Amino acid sequence: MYAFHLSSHGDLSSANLFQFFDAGFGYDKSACEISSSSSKILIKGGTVVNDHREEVADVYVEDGIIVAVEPNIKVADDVTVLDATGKFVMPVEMNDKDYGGIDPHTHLAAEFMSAESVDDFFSGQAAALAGGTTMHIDFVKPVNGSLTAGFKVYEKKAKKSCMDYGFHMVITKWNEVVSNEMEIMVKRKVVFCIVSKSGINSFKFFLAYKGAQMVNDELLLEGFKKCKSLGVLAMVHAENGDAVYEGQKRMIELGITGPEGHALSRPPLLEGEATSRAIHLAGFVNTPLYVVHVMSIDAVEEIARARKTEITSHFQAAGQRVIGEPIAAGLALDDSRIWDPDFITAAKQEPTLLSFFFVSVFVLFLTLWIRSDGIKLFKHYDLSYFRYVMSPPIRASGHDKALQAALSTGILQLVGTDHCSFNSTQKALGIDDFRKIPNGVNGIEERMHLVWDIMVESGQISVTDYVRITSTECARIFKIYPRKGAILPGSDADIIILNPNSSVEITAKSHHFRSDTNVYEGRRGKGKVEVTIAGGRIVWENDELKVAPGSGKYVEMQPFSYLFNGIDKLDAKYLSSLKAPVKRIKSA
Ligand SMILES: NC(=O)NCCC(=O)O
Ligand SMILES: [Zn+2]
Ligand SMILES: [Zn+2]
Repeated sequence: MYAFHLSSHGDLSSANLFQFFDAGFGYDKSACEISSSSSKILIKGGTVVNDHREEVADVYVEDGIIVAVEPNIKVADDVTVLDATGKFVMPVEMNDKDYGGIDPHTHLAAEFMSAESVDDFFSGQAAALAGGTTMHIDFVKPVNGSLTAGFKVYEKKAKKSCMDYGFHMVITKWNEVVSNEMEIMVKRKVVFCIVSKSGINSFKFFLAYKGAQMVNDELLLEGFKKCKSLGVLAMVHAENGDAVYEGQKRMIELGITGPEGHALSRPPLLEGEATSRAIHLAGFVNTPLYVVHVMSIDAVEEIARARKTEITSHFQAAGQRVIGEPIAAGLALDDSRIWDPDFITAAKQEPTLLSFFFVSVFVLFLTLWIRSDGIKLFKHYDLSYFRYVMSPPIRASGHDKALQAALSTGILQLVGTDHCSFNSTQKALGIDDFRKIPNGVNGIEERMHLVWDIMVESGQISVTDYVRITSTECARIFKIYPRKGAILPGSDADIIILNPNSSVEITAKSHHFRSDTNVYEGRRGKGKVEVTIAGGRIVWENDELKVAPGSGKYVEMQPFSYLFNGIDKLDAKYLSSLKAPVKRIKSA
């Protein structure tokens, strides 16, 4: 069971804490305590890595602040010393702010497809910290289309946070009010000495989920124009929702109602089409674009083409600003573990002798209508397949390798998780119809380990690249990255110590989030996050979590990241290119 040591700094009552933990994990996993550990920490002898270099050095932290990074730091006896010899200390950007692993894509406590994802801002974040992620950016869903109402709901949900977090905002409808609300979400306002801290610099548009979040091209164009004017990043979930809807009907008509119908109804070409369309429309508006959860070769090809384009339209002189985000599941999984080759029976288990006996007796004794209906009882779905249902779907073997290659060559830039976990009973909502299975997989706890094992351990990328794709690039894109290279005392300390010689096995039994299943069940990999320090406190050590609800901070994100540099010049170039034809018309 969990042990509790109340921290001297916390103003939380023990009753509150128990309430959180009760609601939180629900089952006995690793120990979890509220830390009263020393606020002075020396990390000794590790290889300190940031995205441009690595060096052997000690790191000294005091009261949440990094004080020094240099070899052979001497300290007094009251300092907690962590020996990191032979291990990596990451990431260490010693500037005025410091972020460890950052997950740019999560859905905690998200209401989605008639269910609410099981991990809230405490359990999901605790799991993240156990896996070496120290900040995440979640998606705020509007309430009846209202962004401000949605923001308020998420502010409340996030009160129990135990690590730093930021928000993206979803746009589901368009009118004057939404357009004005986007401004409110971006700009910091001071009214009668009260500062409203919206701090959002990215807005997401779903091109799928017809009848729910899906937007059409007209809305997308309006949204892109508004994003550009505010200097904020437009994000897309890229699948053609109309075609997916058609694909789903096709499957149902064929009698394919199990989870295999999900992947079959939304093939890679629908992801490729929507990715291409979003890229072209963003190019037309001349605004940067971020494609979330890139899952297929088809989408990668579109992103690669756009990024390397030399003048494909009047705007693009040096490639379009398109960011591609693969997720841990896309890099690590393929459908061979998921679908039986005989897909029509993939999700069914053979009936056991006992169930066969009972059902036969049942059928024998009842009328014809019961018999025909009773045939359903043979359909014992193996719910373990349902856990993999997400959108876009986990693809056939080959797509995973292509995503890895695209990440290692810079076509894709940063890794998220899309952590949106549901438990088996929630997944079972779609027992008779795959369209009702809540979409989403886990990953917030596994991302840092999976990326290490798949990308670094395999030799596809360097350790510095690892820091870039799991942390630094995300910080740059969302403008929370301080200029690299300057090692300044006074920074916050979010640090992980990763032992490359240790290994991990992923299981639902040992993970720290709430879902009863794990899509990486049984997977082993090299590299283990042995220590996580968040805000200068050791929150994960010796396989124990020491986390406090309410200790996480909201991170405001400012508009006009580096992706907007030079956009105005391209606009000016475009406008001047229009003058020639206008002159011709006038003189004719
Ligand atoms: N991806 C998924 O299946 N669920 C979360 C919502 C989304 O990102 O589409
Ligand atoms: Zn999505
Ligand atoms: Zn998502």
